[in-house]
Order: sequence, then C-alpha cells, then structure tokens
Amino acid sequence: MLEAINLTRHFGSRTVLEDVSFSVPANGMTGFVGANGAGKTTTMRIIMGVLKSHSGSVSFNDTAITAAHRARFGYMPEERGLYPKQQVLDQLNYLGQLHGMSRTDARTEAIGLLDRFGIADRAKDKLESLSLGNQQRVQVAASLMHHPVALILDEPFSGLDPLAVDSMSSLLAERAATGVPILFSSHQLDLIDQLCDNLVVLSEGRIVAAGSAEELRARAHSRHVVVTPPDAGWLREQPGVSVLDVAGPKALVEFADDATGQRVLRAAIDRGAVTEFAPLRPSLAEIYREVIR
Ligand SMILES: Nc1ncnc2c1ncn2[C@@H]1O[C@H](COP(=O)(O)OP(=O)(O)OP(=O)(O)O)[C@@H](O)[C@H]1O
Repeated sequence: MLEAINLTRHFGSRTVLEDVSFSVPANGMTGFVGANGAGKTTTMRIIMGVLKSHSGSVSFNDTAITAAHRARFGYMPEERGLYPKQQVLDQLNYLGQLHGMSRTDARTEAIGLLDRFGIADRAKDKLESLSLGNQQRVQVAASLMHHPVALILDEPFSGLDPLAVDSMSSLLAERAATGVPILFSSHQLDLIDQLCDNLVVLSEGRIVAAGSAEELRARAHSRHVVVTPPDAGWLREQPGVSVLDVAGPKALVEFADDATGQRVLRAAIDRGAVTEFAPLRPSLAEIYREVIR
C-alpha cells in the first residue's frame, strides 16, 4: 500500500496542497480526480520525489518511501518524457536496461507491450512519427517495462481511442490483480466509474472524499425509486423524505435515514400496490459531482 500522509505544498504564497492524506491500496486501481489545478500532478510529483512537500510524508508498505522504492515504481509524468527523435523500441530497451533488465529481457518485454497495445509494427519508428494516441501508448509501455511495484500515472487515458482505452485498462487491471497499487489521474468520470476500486477526490488542494468505491457509495446520498400507482405525489407530505422528481406513479426520493425508508415502505404498502422500491447505487461520477459541489 502506498500512502500520502498530511502533504502540504506551497508555491510562493499560494498553498496548493493542504494536509492531503489518502491511501492507494494494493489489489485495485485508485482513481485520482479533481478539477484543473486541484493539485493532482503536484501530489504525484511529491510521491515520485520529483518535488518536495513542505510538510507531510509518503510511505510504501508502511515504511517511509526511499529512492530505492521509487526506482521500482512506474511513473508516467504529465510532461511525458520519452525522446521524440528516438526509435520506439530503442527507448523501451534503454529504459528497461536502466532498470537493471538484461538486453534480451528488455527487448522481449518491450515487444510484448507494444504488441499488447497493437503497435508492434511501429517499433522501429521514431516516437514523433506516431500519432499522439500511439505516443501515449508508448509512454504507458515505458512505465510498465520493469514490472513496477507501484504505478503512478498522470492522465494515462487522455487522448486514447476506445480500443486503446480497453487494452490499456485490461493491462492495468492485470497488474493491479498482482498486488501493484495503481494511482491514476483522469478527467474521464465514466472511465473512473468503470475501472476504479478506490477513489480520491481533490478540490483546491484538499481531499474532499477518499476511500473504496463501496464505502463511498454507502456513505453517499440514499436515493430510491418508488413506484406506487396511481400517483406517488403523497410522498411529498412524508417527513424525512425529499422528493427529487415525481411523474405519475413514479418518484425519485432521498430518505433522511434508513428508518424513514422503512416507514415509507410500510406506508406505501398500506396505501395499495408498490410495484418498485429500489435503492439507486450512485455512480462514482455522481459521488464526484456531489462532493465537489
Ligand atoms: N512549478 C510551479 N510553480 C508555481 N505554481 C505551480 C507549479 N506547479 C503547479 N503549480 C500550481 O499548483 C496548482 C496545482 O497544479 P497541478 O498541476 O498539481 O493541478 P492538477 O490537479 O494536476 O491540474 P490538471 O488537471 O489541470 O492537470 C495550480 O494552481 C498550478 O498553477
């Protein structure tokens, strides 16, 4: 597990991170979301030691993080970082060898990753001759070359077509399943919803929500769809019930607590037929919108 503990960072007189704490558990993907300028890249840079925090710390598997840990991490920085004029395969080979892989292992791994991303035929081309989306695939491949023990990826999915998103997400899910903590930032809430086991939401340098998707869903608003023919308007009169929408027999409601939900269900049965009484699982995207409001 990777942990950020009370990180604070200023730029001049501006505080861009304030007491930021969250964990990135092994066995799962953690989505890092927040508006432009919220502080995601700054946090990732601090985790990777590219930037120092003014207070707070980072730990990996319950010990203070060291350069040796970080050398075994995979990092895809916001500014990317491969050489545009160098051949794709050469760069991946070189990076693998920098991480201690033999020339043969590095080459095998590089070809395997390029193949996985459907761009093995571009191995001998200069990076700059690839489309932006394909360059992005190479950048992600670079971060995966040495079988990292943790992955920190700054917007790895931006600019990818749907097939590339699929191949990248299945590869990352495989790595996560082997116990590699993965933190990735994204503005694509639908993807976050699809991929993440954990979510960290940053707003103006502060954590506004963090935890497992299940915990966050359980903590979120308790919305229900209630269908009581012929007309669900009576729900408006019920204490502890906020009616968000009503159309004939169907209402979308929020209960103040579970007991209110049970009381309303009994009242609905007393009135006649109840054809639907169903909790709505909020998506992570909805949770994000709610906490960021
Ligand atoms: N080197 C720097 N000098 C001064 N201010 C900086 C520096 N780096 C980042 N900032 C400021 O810190 C704040 C957080 O920026 P950061 O890049 O971490 O946000 P972000 O959440 O990654 O945003 P985005 O989603 O747009 O990538 C911003 O206001 C940014 O202008």
